[in-house]
Amino acid sequence: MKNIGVIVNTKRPRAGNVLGELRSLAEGHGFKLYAEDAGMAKTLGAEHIPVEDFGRKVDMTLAMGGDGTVLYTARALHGFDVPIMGINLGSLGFLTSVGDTEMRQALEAIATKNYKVSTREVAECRIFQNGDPVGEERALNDIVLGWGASSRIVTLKLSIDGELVGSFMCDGMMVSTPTGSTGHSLSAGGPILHPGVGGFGINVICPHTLSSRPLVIPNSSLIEIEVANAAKSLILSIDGQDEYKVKQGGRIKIRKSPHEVKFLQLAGHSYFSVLAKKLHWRGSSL
Ligand SMILES: NC(=O)c1ccc[n+]([C@@H]2O[C@H](COP(=O)([O-])OP(=O)(O)OC[C@H]3O[C@@H](n4cnc5c(N)ncnc54)[C@H](O)[C@@H]3O)[C@@H](O)[C@H]2O)c1
Ligand SMILES: Nc1ncnc2c1ncn2[C@@H]1O[C@H](COP(=O)(O)OP(=O)(O)OP(=O)(O)O)[C@@H](O)[C@H]1O
Repeated sequence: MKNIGVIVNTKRPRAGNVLGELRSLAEGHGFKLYAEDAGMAKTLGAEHIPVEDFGRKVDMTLAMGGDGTVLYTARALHGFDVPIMGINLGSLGFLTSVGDTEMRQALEAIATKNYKVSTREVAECRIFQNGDPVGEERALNDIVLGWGASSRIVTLKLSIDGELVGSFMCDGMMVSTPTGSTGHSLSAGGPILHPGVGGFGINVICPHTLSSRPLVIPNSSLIEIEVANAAKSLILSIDGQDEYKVKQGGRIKIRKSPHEVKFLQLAGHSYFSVLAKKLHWRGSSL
């Protein structure tokens, strides 16, 4: 891998500290850097190209920021087979592969091809209002339908592969990929899905019933959520990156995308140790 794209969240205070190091390490390894931001390109001695051209020019991309930056990068590279290595300049950085103090190891791993590849499923989502298509999106983490302008309860109908599974009076519903299972879904009481699992998690947000539990369904499923009754517009959020307003009569169809996202990780990377370290997952204390 010789051509490396760089996407940096420049709002992160630690960004300035690592760019000089990245430039000299890249020069040392003979890597050519590409950046979407003109100022960043100058600082890095990189070629400035629009992010839409990354797919054709780069072999991989460094996403430098937090989880939001990894999600932004995956979105920008959608459809291209360009692996991502996340470098954590954020606070949690669950989806990042290395810390900012491990830049040297990261570039060394790329130069010697001594890394792990973790392939992540992506969900694709089509949005309809009164039968008309209004948008098409892809999510690495999750598709969340909820919130809106008031606290009024809504009724959502969930169908899987054409079968009505349930009608829920609730605040909303979310569908997460295995990658997204440690994001919003976790906060809503959903299960943790290992990234190697092929499936979707479905959580109803605040269902008004004692009997609703999170579901895990196969990745071959077609999921449909219909806004059957709502006195307000709901917000549909895709990975926290994009939003749509969905009113009564709106319908969301979700299935697995044919495209995947590949994360490059250092050889010693362990999903379970990240879970323990960053989300404090643990066994008994005794
Ligand atoms: N209540 C919640 O837990 C909540 C609320 C909003 C968004 N989110 C998550 O954040 C993502 C991005 O949305 P945003 O830009 O509005 O918020 P954000 O980027 O500020 O993220 C919110 C928090 O979730 C963490 N996070 C994101 N994806 C994760 C993942 N796959 N595993 C573990 N932690 C993860 C981030 O590091 C951050 O601490 C969403 O896709 C959603 O999964 C969570
Ligand atoms: N290079 C970029 N260009 C444009 N927007 C970006 C870029 N990087 C990140 N963003 C936006 O900024 C938001 C915040 O991203 P960031 O990764 O810094 O923090 P975060 O999601 O709070 O993660 P963490 O909790 O891990 O620190 C993202 O959701 C994304 O929309």
